[in-house]
Amino acid sequence: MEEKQDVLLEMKDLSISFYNKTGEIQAVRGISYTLHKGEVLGIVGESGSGKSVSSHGILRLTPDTGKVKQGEILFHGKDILKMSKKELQELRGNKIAMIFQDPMTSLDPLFTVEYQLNESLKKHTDLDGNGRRLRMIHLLELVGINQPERRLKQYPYEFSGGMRQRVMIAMALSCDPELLIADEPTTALDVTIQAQIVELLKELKDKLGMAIIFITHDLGVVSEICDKIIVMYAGKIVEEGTSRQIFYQRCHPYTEGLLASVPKLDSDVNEKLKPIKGNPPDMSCVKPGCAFAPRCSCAMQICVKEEPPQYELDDTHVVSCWQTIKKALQDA
Ligand SMILES: Nc1ncnc2c1ncn2[C@@H]1O[C@H](COP(=O)(O)OP(=O)(O)OP(=O)(O)O)[C@@H](O)[C@H]1O
Repeated sequence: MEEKQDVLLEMKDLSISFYNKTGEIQAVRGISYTLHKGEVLGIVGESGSGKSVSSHGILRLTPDTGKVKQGEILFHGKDILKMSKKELQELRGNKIAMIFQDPMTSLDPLFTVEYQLNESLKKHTDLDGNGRRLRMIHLLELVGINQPERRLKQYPYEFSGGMRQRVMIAMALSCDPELLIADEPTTALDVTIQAQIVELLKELKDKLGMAIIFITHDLGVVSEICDKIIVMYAGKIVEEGTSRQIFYQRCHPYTEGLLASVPKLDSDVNEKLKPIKGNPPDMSCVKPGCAFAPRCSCAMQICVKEEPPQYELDDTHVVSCWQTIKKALQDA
């Protein structure tokens, strides 16, 4: 049974749009999910599916051209979208931290790692100078950076891409967050380093017990670390399930397509990857029906006419696809 007190974050029917001269871009269209304490949630989908916009919404980082049209984002039951500036400040960096694809967007090239970590600790903790120094050393050790005392004196450019991402993670952990949002944290890195960063996040999750939202376009990357996975397409959740369900019992043709388009760890090097044919829809003129229908090899007449509902295959597995619903009803 799900304990209410174990729920950390609840996204309820969130919709976010952008507005420009030509009209409305419906980036996020009514998404809902629940994240429990210490849980790792993967959000996957092609570029433009709304992964970042929905997740940045958690920290109210929607750009000025965007607007939250509807929905709630409850953190410990309190709606982030209604929080005061002060409450929001307390939340950002103290309870929820975020890391990005390119660590240089968050690290200042002009200052040493020590300076930047120290500033972050001054802001988020009551530690004195000595306490902060010990904490900085501990944080670098925690993220697997050797010789932390020497490394603290260095500038970001003196670190490799993977090491910079580790520094970013250390910075994000400086305030002991309950939730870490990792937006494509491994995309800019080569495959071996990617695996090391995922492994590090997994270790940190086990050691520190924080929840993680891991955003990626690569389903292969999240297989190891996620408890559950949300697959997004055209601003909606098209399939949600445990990691096992998404990898071994996936139902949505889009999830199938995503998996076929990424290399698997155990696949033959000669095995051909199959990219999904066609392009994601233009979100400034959303058509009726299932947004994936024009690219779907299983599309039926109803798919282009009516939007499929969220169908619960079981407690943890939900899919939004007419073909799957038809099959499930036939099997019932
Ligand atoms: N500042 C913005 N102004 C206008 N449209 C935007 C803006 N930011 C995002 N969008 C649009 O919102 C939609 C969702 O974008 P989002 O960045 O969330 O996708 P994503 O799945 O995270 O893709 P990526 O992996 O490329 O970041 C896209 O259609 C995108 O063009």
